[in-house]
This record gives sequence, C-alpha cells and structure tokens, in this order.
Amino acid sequence: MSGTLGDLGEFGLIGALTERVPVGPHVPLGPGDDAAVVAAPDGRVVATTDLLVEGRHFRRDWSTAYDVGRKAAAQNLADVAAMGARPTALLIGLVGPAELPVAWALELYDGLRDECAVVDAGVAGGDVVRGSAIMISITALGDLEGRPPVTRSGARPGDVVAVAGWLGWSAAGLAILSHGHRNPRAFVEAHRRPEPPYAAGPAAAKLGATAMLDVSDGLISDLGHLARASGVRVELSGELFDIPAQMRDVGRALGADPLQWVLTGGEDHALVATFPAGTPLTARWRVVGRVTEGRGVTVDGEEWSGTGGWDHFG
Ligand SMILES: Nc1ncnc2c1ncn2[C@@H]1O[C@H](COP(=O)(O)OP(=O)(O)OP(=O)(O)O)[C@@H](O)[C@H]1O
Ligand SMILES: Cc1ncc(C[n+]2csc(CCOP(=O)(O)O)c2C)c(N)n1
Ligand SMILES: [Mg+2]
Ligand SMILES: [Mg+2]
Ligand SMILES: [Mg+2]
Repeated sequence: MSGTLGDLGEFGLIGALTERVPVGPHVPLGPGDDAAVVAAPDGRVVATTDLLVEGRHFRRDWSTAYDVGRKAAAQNLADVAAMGARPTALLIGLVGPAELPVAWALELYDGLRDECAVVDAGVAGGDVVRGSAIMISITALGDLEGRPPVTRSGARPGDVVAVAGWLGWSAAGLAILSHGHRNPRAFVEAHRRPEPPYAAGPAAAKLGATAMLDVSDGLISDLGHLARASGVRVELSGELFDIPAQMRDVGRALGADPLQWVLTGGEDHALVATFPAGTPLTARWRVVGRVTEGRGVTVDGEEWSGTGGWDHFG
C-alpha cells in the first residue's frame, strides 16, 4: 500500500493494521469495540508492558519495520514467558508522524504477526496517535495455566542458576552496526530479531524454578534485580559461559571484550532461572552459577565492577 499515515487517516490506518494480524485463539472479541475480551481460563492474567522508541531501541537504517515488529513483540512475549506463563494476546500502541509511509506500519504489523505466531498469540487491540517520533507501546497478556507465577523473589541459597537462550549476541550485533558494519550477519540478525526461548518459561515453572526473569538489560544487571528481590547472592562462574569462536573474532576485530557482551549485553531475552540443586534440567538449560547467602552478583568471586547492563537514565 503506497502513501503515508496522513493520507490514510486514523481509521483507515486502524483498518489496514488490524486486518493484517489475527486476534489468535485466546481472543473472543478483538479490535472494533471499546475494549477486547481475552480468555483467561485460569482466572489469573499475567500483564506486562514495554515501550520501543525510535533512536533509542531501534534505528530505521539498521532495522526494517518487519524486524522492529518482531523485536517489539519478542521483548514483551519474553516477559510473559519469564513469569512461567503462556502468552495469549498483545495490545499495540503506535505513535508516528503523518509523513510515515503506510508501508512501514504494515510491515511492522507483519513482524508482530509472525512473532506472535511463534507462541500462538494474537493482537487483541491497540491505539494509533500522531507524534514526532515513532514509538511502539506493547502490552502482553498471558495465561498461568493454573500454576503459581515464577517471580524474581523466590531464589534460595543452594539453588543453581541456569540460562536458556542466547547471551551477548544482540550486543555483538549492536557493536557491529555501531561501527558501521553489517557483518557477521548472525550477530546483526540476532540484534534485529532476538529469539527468546519462550517455551522454556512454562517448562521452567513445571520443573520447579524458584525465580526467573528475561535478560533485557544485561545478565549482571538483571540478576541483580533477582538477587535483591530474593535477598540472596548470585555467584557466577566465568568458565561456565561458553563464548563462540566467531564472537571472539568480532571482539578482537572491534577491540571489545566478548565476555562483557555475554555478561552485560541486553536484548537477547534469554531466560535465567534458579532451580533447587538436583533438579533434572533439560538440555536447553546451561548452569552458570549458584545462589548463596549474602547479596549482589559476583563473577568468579569478585563483585562486578562497572556497569552491569543498560540503564535508560544511567
Ligand atoms: N512507569 C511505570 N509505572 C509502574 N510500574 C512500572 C513502571 N515502569 C516499570 N514498572 C514496573 O517495574 C518492574 C520492572 O520493570 P522493568 O521495565 O525493569 O522490567 P522488564 O520489562 O522485565 O525489563 P525491560 O524493560 O528491560 O525489558 C515491572 O514490574 C514494571 O511493571
Ligand atoms: C539504536 C539503538 N541504540 C542502542 C540500543 C541498545 N539498547 C537499547 S534499549 C536496551 C536495553 C533494553 O531496553 P528496555 O529496558 O527498554 O527493554 C539496549 C541494550 C538499541 N537497541 N538500539
Ligand atoms: Mg520493562
Ligand atoms: Mg523482563
Ligand atoms: Mg521487558
């Protein structure tokens, strides 16, 4: 579809966007009324919201609209999974200038649709408003399927700390793009379209995870939240992190330390969880440390000095 948002108008835009995304199997009443109706068989709904702002979370010369849609959905769906829940529906707030090509908004929705399809979720509704920068605000809902939520506060001394998913790939991709390069592609693609291990969230809950979160800002920073909420210390072992040879090569080429990407890089949306010692973990989980009495996060016995991850106002 050619033209701009200004050409299409608010209701034309809503029509064009909503016909692009299915509401999915959990939404008996989708876009078109004052509110949507989302099924909650368990009676308890997980709800979470995250914003993406142009220039801060993405650049249009680094990512396509489709990539931004995939990433916007992924970062919200990962928060649902990190509670041990199954995502059911998204609500999308879209702000953009009148000059924005309609094609950009439609491709954004194609990305949202395809990421939702990974977890069988849909788009239940949203809002569109004119504004100077592009901003995407997403609320994700999920179903606990009768289980208690896996919070950040349940880690106990003696637990093991384990990770499912990627660490450091998005940060390596961001570093590559920031240096004006586009290769190696694998890292750039990981930055544009993270692949959170969604199924590991509910699976961790079933395995008896005591605490869990997704790594959005950086492992050290995010585990700091978990340690604080649980009143424990998290001790990581550097040797348990396996850094791919290709990531070491990129680090060498850019003069960066790949372990820094792995430990403090955000946006891969890996899941990190604590489990009672002896829990029979499946192959998707890699043990990277343990929980002890105390506070804070250590790497090889040392308190991490420097930034542990992204801080929007830091
Ligand atoms: N403006 C706000 N008003 C109310 N609660 C907020 C606000 N901002 C954050 N929170 C709450 O603070 C907690 C931590 O938020 P945070 O955004 O750090 O988590 P996250 O989404 O897992 O991380 P990230 O934003 O890096 O993906 C969440 O429970 C969130 O709902
Ligand atoms: C253009 C551009 N510059 C920098 C970054 C890096 N970045 C932005 S937000 C964030 C942490 C998660 O954010 P939030 O806490 O809001 O979920 C990171 C690592 C990027 N993605 N794009
Ligand atoms: Mg958030
Ligand atoms: Mg999170
Ligand atoms: Mg988040």
